Amino acid sequence: MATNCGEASIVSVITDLQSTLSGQIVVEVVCHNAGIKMFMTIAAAFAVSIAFVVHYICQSLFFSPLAGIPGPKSFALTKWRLAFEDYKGTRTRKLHALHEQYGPVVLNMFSFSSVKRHGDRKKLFAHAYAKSTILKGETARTIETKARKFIELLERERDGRSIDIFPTLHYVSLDNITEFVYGDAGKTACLDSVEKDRALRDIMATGSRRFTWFMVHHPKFTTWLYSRTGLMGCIARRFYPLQEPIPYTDIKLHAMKAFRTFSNFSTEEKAKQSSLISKLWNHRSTQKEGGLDDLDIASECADHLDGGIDTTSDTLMFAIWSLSRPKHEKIQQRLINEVRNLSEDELNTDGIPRTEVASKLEYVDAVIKETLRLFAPLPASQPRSLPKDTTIDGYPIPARTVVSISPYIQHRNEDVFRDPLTFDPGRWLDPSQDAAQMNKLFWAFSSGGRMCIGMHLAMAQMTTFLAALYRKYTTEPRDGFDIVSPGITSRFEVFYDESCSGVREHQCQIVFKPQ
Ligand code: HEM
Repeated sequence: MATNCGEASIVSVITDLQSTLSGQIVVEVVCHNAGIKMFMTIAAAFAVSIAFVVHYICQSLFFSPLAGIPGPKSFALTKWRLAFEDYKGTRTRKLHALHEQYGPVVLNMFSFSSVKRHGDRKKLFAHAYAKSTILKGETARTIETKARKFIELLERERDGRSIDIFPTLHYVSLDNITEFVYGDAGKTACLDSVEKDRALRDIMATGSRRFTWFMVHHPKFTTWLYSRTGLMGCIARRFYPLQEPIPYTDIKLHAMKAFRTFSNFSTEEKAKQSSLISKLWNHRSTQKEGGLDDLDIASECADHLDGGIDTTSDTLMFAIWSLSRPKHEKIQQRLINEVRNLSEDELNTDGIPRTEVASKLEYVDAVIKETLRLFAPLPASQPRSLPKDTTIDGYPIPARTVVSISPYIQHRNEDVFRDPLTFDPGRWLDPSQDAAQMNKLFWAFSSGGRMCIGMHLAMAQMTTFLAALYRKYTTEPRDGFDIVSPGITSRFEVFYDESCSGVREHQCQIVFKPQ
């Protein structure tokens, strides 16, 4: 957690104080008359309730250790105020507005439980995700192959000259990540038009936002509702916040199947694999004391599969869409100039820029960074807490308080990012701008112990992909997609370019013209 955030960082302090009445009120009334007795009982109960409410309000607003942190009183009083923003899908934008009004540290009342991963576990696969491993090894070849296959798919499946890049970029990320995580045991072939692998029915569904809200704010009730069977199940189904298709069901099934396939491989077959699952298999409890059991391995792999699908494909979609807009023609041209300048020996035998080379392309890197700044695929609050008391921007924060930082808000800080709503990759290369401060606020991959482990893999995929694509094509938006923004779902919210007149969730039609 960033405990000493400095003046530029923007932190929402989120707490779930349980106010309790410390005193005990004893009401002793002697009544001869039953009516008076009843009246006195009600009056006493009323007085206790009022005392409780007054105590709660005073505790929250004046005596809580967090009472000095600025923010609207309604947000400090109850977690349901922020939950209401979640319900409307406006949480991040509301927090952004509050930070603009109240400054870099703002108080909310809310409790968010998050999965705690152990540093030791992360070390087990740190080598597989290291930049040097990814840029030089087999993973780089896989990434280049997928870029080539996307170009082949474009030639094959374009309707006229355009294609919806929302699903097709998901094919790229799915094929890349399944091969990385499962190798032969579970690699998909969406780019080869294998329909059964195009498990997107559940990714395309947009109904998950309401379900996520219920799972976060009413976890016990939601779990109870979904566990009903028989007649109760039929009745409960009417109240489910999520109707079919349930997002990511197909992906989870794929993960289970791939795990089973791998575990049934012979020892020789397993030894031939270089996928993530094969690396984790070496840490199995049967081989090492205190090692991983099957469930650990299966769920770890499924998590990495999940982490590597929407993130890279959504970022690539916003990058291509931004580059395609007529007002960004010069930006696209500058990128094309850079990638067309590559020499023959910087390409692989298929004519695709080698991953190691693409990762060093300055402007391609700046385009991706700028896309991640404005359209981070995980833009909302990312929660953190510390076991001991700390201080953030001068405000004392008690141990175990949940604080959160949101890339969406960090990345729109106009003190650091000049003209923050403008898509301007050049800012990252402009010596007149404060690169150190911009990098400090850049939080698309988060930071610290819970930072994205797939960052180098994602960057390698995205740089190679854009370099390969813009060596062959120019792009422009189709069907009004210049003024209508594509939208993505992240937790409770839809994210898009707010300067556009509308949004089409999970859709982005782009025209590809051969150069
Ligand atoms: C543009 C691409 C990506 C972005 C912007 C991104 C962003 C993030 C962020 C912000 C987190 C931290 C979440 C938190 O703090 O709670 C995270 C965690 C994680 N990401 Fe990524 N990610 C990307 C691609 C990938 C890829 C390709 C993988 C492949 C496996 C991946 C795997 C993970 C995993 C396993 C974690 C959990 C790490 C931990 O808990 O220690 N990500 N990612």
